[in-house]
Amino acid sequence: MDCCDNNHKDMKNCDMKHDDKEHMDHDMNHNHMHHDMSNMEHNHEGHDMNHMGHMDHNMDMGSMNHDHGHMMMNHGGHMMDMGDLKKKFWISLILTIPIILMSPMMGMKLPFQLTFSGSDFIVLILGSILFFYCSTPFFNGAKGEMKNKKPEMMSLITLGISVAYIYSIYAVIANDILHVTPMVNDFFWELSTLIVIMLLGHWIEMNSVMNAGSAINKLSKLLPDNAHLITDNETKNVSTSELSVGDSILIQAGEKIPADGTIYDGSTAVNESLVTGESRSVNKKPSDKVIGGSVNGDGTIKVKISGTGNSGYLSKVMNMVQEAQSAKSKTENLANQVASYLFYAALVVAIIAFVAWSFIKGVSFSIPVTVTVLIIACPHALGLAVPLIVSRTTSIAATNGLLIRNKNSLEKINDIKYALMDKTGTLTEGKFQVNGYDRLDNSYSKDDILQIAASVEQNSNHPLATGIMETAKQKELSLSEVNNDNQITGYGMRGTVNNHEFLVVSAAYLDANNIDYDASASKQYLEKGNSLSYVVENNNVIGFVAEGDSIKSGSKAMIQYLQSQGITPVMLTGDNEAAANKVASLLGITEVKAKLLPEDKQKNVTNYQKDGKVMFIGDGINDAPSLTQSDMGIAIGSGTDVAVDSADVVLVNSNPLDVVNLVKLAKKAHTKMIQNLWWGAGYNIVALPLAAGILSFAGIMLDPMVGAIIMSLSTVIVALNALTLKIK
Ligand SMILES: Nc1ncnc2c1ncn2[C@@H]1O[C@H](COP(=O)(O)OP(=O)(O)OP(=O)(O)O)[C@@H](O)[C@H]1O
Ligand SMILES: [Cu+]
Ligand SMILES: [Mg+2]
Repeated sequence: MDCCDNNHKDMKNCDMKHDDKEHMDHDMNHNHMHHDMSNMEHNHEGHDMNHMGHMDHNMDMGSMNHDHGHMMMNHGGHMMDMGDLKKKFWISLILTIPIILMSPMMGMKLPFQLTFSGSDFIVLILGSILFFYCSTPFFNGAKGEMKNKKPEMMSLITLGISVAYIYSIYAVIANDILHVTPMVNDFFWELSTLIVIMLLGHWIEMNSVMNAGSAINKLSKLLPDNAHLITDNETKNVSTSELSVGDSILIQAGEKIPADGTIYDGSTAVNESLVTGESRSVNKKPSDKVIGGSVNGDGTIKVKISGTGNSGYLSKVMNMVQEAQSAKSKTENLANQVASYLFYAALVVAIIAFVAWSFIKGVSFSIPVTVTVLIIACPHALGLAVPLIVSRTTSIAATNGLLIRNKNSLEKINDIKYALMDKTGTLTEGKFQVNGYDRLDNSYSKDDILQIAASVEQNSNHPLATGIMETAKQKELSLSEVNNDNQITGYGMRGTVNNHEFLVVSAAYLDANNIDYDASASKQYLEKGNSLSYVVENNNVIGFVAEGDSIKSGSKAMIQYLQSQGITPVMLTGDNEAAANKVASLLGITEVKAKLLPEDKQKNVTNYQKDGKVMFIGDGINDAPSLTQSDMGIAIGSGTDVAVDSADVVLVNSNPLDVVNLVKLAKKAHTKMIQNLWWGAGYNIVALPLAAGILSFAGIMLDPMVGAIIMSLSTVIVALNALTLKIK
């Protein structure tokens, strides 16, 4: 034995003194030791990946409560306590040191040996504490897997370390009780280092998963702790959680806004960048909405609360992100499918390797190989490949005002061929100015026409209506009372004013109802791209109002970007051709369909879908059918009412460049998903055979140390790849 105590390069000289059998054993040991080391490490990672794999099933950010100082992570159907992991890691690390010093079979030469009589028993005791106490996270994980009838990494690792432990017990009995010669190797050295590395890797990986989804957690910290509640005539300091809908609060300059609401006194500029990603500060005046979590500028305002706690914008966004993350996308299901097969593949390869190597080189060689195979076939990288990307994508998107409700739609991004889009409020500001109006019937004055139109439209929130009412106010025309007014979808508004029923409708309506009219007076406005509304009284057109909208600054860039990505933009609008063509020519859109009713738009979506996948961009109100019909429905400028359930993605801000950000993010996420799937699956395709000793003829047995480190890398790379996903 002493010759083998010299540094291991003397190992080869051992055979002079020992018979071949012995030598064989030593060699075995040597290899086995290295081998095992890697197994140890493989195990480690494998575990984490599995847990992660599991976690993507149940990984909801919400379940990570921070009670008594450490993170609870829900995975594999049972709560994994991060604090417990940390504790067990340190304990196993401390216990491993004496094992390394005392264990008679070392992979590497240590400066001195502490083997003395009985040291084996101390190693046995320490090893048993490591096995029975420190490895409980893995046993629980395996239990969870068995309960879900989905044996995965935890089961493999539990199997692996149990085999190593039981064999080590046998070794101690054989060596120290039965005194068989030659010595049988125990695996306490490998077992303990393996457990230490697995606990550490587990801890690292769970952290990286948390970081991947942590962007969304930042939102929950945006609300201030307290607010100034206004009661009858004094304001008192209360905690934000005491606020309820309907309360009035005072917000001083520079303070964080504690809840969603509407300003009823004062005006200011608000910075909403942390909440919706809107980088410019937004001017707010009475009747404008403010969002909880945004930062008030230099004005003092009084706000009537419309949403707090769970009804506020921030919590709606967080719930939406959680739903999006927990839903299974088909790529995720595919990855999980392959991951579950990996368990059986590893088992089969392990059995084959065990049997084969037992014949070729004896059990003390085949055991380590078997343990290595069991550990290295880690589906974790695969199980994590997609969920991490998804959780990262949805959470950074949400903090930039892109609310991804249905992530499946994002996965189609590379197949989108057409971008069908609404005009008003999407490509144009949706803020109309009246550029002209006149009567067509001499029994009315010019201002009568404006006054009647404004009275009919006073309850409509259509941008055209708002434009008319604003001008009427500027002209100080008082509005008459209107009753049984209602929207004629896609055409205009109807209402009764002074016992006369009036319509304010588009030319499309007049054509559809064979109402003829003199278009000469309004032609000049039509040519300039104005939207024309005609005022009609019992089928007689008595006047018109011409309104112009302005194109959004980001529209042109969006159109150019889409075209650069091979996506054809198509404008669908209910407005007249002239207005539509004017905007289209300014933006470089070649395909335009005008005078459409909402159902006509939906028919267009269906038509284009025959030719390729269709993205639809519109306001979430009257474009709902088209948003639902399209392959990727994007609601733009929805503000805080994010519950646009007809859309796959809700853009809170009304900035067309957010569409560009969304497409870029979707493409990047898709690329990273593919990369991660290769890191996960590709890794196993190489690692499994290598661990089984396929290249042993070339002298390449997967050195356990190296193997374990690669295993860690494969997992960490998948996690880092997700973490480096950026929105800009
Ligand atoms: N309240 C209203 N007052 C006046 N005209 C209206 C009103 N509502 C609709 N219209 C007329 O009907 C047309 C279609 O209305 P709507 O905005 O619903 O369609 P759209 O497809 O969303 O149009 P856009 O592409 O401009 O958004 C408008 O262009 C306008 O001429
Ligand atoms: Cu794994
Ligand atoms: Mg519209």
